[in-house]
Order: sequence, then structure tokens, then C-alpha cells
Amino acid sequence: MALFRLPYSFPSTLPSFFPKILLPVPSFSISCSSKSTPNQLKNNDDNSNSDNPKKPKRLSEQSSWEAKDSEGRDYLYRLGKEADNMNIAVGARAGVIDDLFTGNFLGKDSDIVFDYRQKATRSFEYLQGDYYIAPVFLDKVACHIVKNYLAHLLNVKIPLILGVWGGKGQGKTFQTELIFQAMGIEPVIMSAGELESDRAGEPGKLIRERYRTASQVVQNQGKMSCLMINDIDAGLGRFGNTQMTVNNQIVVGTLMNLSDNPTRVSIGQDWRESDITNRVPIIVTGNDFSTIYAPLIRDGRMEKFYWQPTKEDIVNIVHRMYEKDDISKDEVVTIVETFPNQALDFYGALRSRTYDRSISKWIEDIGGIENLGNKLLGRKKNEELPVYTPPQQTVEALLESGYSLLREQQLIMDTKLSKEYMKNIDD
Ligand SMILES: Nc1ncnc2c1ncn2[C@@H]1O[C@H](COP(=O)(O)OP(=O)(O)OP(=O)(O)O)[C@@H](O)[C@H]1O
Repeated sequence: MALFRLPYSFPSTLPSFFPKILLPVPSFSISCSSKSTPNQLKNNDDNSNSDNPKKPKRLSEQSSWEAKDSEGRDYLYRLGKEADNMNIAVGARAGVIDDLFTGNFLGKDSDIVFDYRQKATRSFEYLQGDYYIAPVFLDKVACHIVKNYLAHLLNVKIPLILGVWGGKGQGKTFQTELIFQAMGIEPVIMSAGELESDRAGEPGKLIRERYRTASQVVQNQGKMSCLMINDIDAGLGRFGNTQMTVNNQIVVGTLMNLSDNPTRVSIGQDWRESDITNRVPIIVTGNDFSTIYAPLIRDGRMEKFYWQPTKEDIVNIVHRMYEKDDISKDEVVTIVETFPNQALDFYGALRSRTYDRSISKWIEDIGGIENLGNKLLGRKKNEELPVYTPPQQTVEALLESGYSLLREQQLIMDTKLSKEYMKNIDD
């Protein structure tokens, strides 16, 4: 089992620093071999493996396995076609407000903020099982977090924000959350939909609130925390003729100000003693940061990380996804090579589609769709549902569902009903 060590340049000095800054994990390694899990995070002060020949390659050495997906052109690229409107994932997420945050938490303080934190911070019970984290990704995110927690000890200016960007569905958010879980971080999460409001100034205030909440997790609980904003460009970016709203400007201004003054964050009108907060790192994800106001992403404020999994990363991640189905690594390679240049998301969707037939059969077993509501929600106590038998996975079934997903992708591009229905709108 290959152990991946985080290649910080200062590990030997860590143990003496950490007690002072409430950081629970002094120095650690995460196994990223095919058998590793986030839970395998271990305390480990021994640096003797730092020259480990199995140490993964860094980003600059990533293979030339180019997911054309990053340009929104994935499979269709191979067909020599332009998939100009396939980049729908981000748009689909815009406007979705995480129901964790639907209460009005603004303007509350002290104890109530504690309750609020219980709601606002994210725990990862839903991340059960083994997942593979790409070593380069782990390196970048973990290093950013640790650097920020050590900022007051390092004699360099550290950008507060890490911007992880790249093609749709490549695991930016998912892997970041896996890393939080592995490092025992309790993050405060925001989504792009929360960056706009019908009330001017509210999103900016919400960001400051969330930042302070993360800071309180550090201060009150001695736990590491951070603020994560998902798909930031979907809320802040300018596409074509979209307008910059007052709220967009305020959000940009707030983030710029936070990165310039990470320990002084006001919520109300006046500066108070309590406006001094702990510095907490911010991580944002997005697809195209060129749509964002340039001063926000300048190097001193935002460290940028372009995430593009290599073929090896994809094979390892997909292998772990399919492991419980007894699909071997060689078979995974066959699948990945059959559908190259697809986002990671595709291989998850592919597996999920193989369940369709068995779910249809199960619906038949419970008496058809007419009885579905009663059976699922209104059944009597102790009334058992028919046993659901998951499909026996085979490479053939996986390939078949892969082709069917490709057909759907293709159909959208070929049909383009918008051209029919919106003739008056320019392309
Ligand atoms: N390491 C992993 N292990 C297992 N599944 C993964 C992993 N990384 C990504 N996935 C799968 O890929 C899907 C897409 O990941 P995620 O939402 O993080 O992509 P993204 O790059 O943030 O996408 P977008 O840019 O569209 O927001 C996840 O829902 C998950 O099913």
C-alpha cells in the first residue's frame, strides 16, 4: 500500500507550532493507494518517507490525458462536433439554495450563532465507504489549509482563497469534501445561489456571517474549519451579456476585503471588539474563473488550482467506485478507454443507470406504479417491502449503459430544440 505524504516544506517544525493554534492534526499522511480511505488519516511525525519514490506526480507533470470535457466538448469532440451547450451542470446548480441554509440566520449573535453553526456547518455522514482522493488534489487543498492556519508564523503573504477550477463533473467539490472529512475539518458551505438576493447587500452579509461562523468553530470547538463556496462563477461570473448586479459587486468586494483583512470582519454597522476573528481559509470551486472580476482572482488574494484528473486518477477513482461490484482494475481500464474524455461524473452515472432495469422489476413486484405512493410512504407498520435485488454488475452491462448515456448526450446536441422554440434569440 503506497503512502502518500503531504510534501510540506516545514513538517519538522510543525509539532511545536500546532498546540498554539488549536490545530488538531500536527502532521499527517493519507493513504492514497488503491486501498486507502479518508479515514486512514494518521498522525505521523516521521518524515523519513519524504523521498518516497512512489510519491505521486505534481500537477505540472500530469499526463497529457486531456479531458476535452474541460472545454465542454467531451465525447462529441471525438466525433468532430462542437458540444457548445453541453456545459449545463453549472447552470443547473445556480439558483439552488442548499436547504441547510434556508432559515433566516442573519443578524444573530452569540448562542444563537452557535445553533446556527450547528445548521450551517457540514458533516459528512453521507460520505460513507471508501473513496479515492487524487494525490495532487489532496496535496493542493491540504497544503492551502495548513498554510493558512500557520499564516501568522510564516513570514510570507499567504492568499486566503484557494480557487479550484476545471471541467464540469471532475470531482472538485466531492474531493474537497473528502479531504475535509479526512482532515477532520468542519467546513461552512455556501452555494452559488446564495450569492444573489432580492435584497441588496444580503449575500455580502451572509458571506461575512458564514466566515465568522467558521472562525467560531475554530475558536469555540478547537476544530479546523473553512468557508467553502461552490460553483462561484455560476453566481458571480459574467457570461455574454449578463449584468453585474449590485449584489455581485458587494460579494466581490466582500471577498476581496476578507482576503486583505482576514481577521477583521464586521457584521453590523460599527466595529466591535468581537469583530476580530480567527483567520479561516476560503476554498471556492468553479468552471471558468476568467468570468470573474479579475482583481478578486489576483495571485495575492487567490491561489488558483486547475483540476484535471489524469487517466490514472480516473482509473483509480472509478475502480474504487466499482469495487463493490467486483469489477477488476483491468475492466475499469477497458471502460475508461471505451469512454475517454468523459468527466468523472459520467462513470458514476453509468453505474447508476445499470440499476434502471432492476428498479423497474421491483416496481412490478410491488404492484406497479399505481401503488407506489402507498407502498413507499403509506404502508402500515411492520409491512415489509419486497426485497430489492441489485443487479449483478458486468462489464457488458456497464458498457451498455455507457453507450446509452452517450446517445442521450448526442441527442441533446443534435436536436437543439431551443433553435426551434427561440428563433428570435441570437445564438
Ligand atoms: N473521488 C471520487 N470518488 C467517487 N466519486 C467521485 C469522486 N470524485 C467525483 N466523484 C463523482 O463525480 C461526481 C461529480 O463530482 P463534483 O460534483 O465534485 O464535480 P465538480 O467538478 O464539482 O462539478 P461541477 O463543476 O459541475 O460543479 C460526484 O457526484 C461523484 O459521484
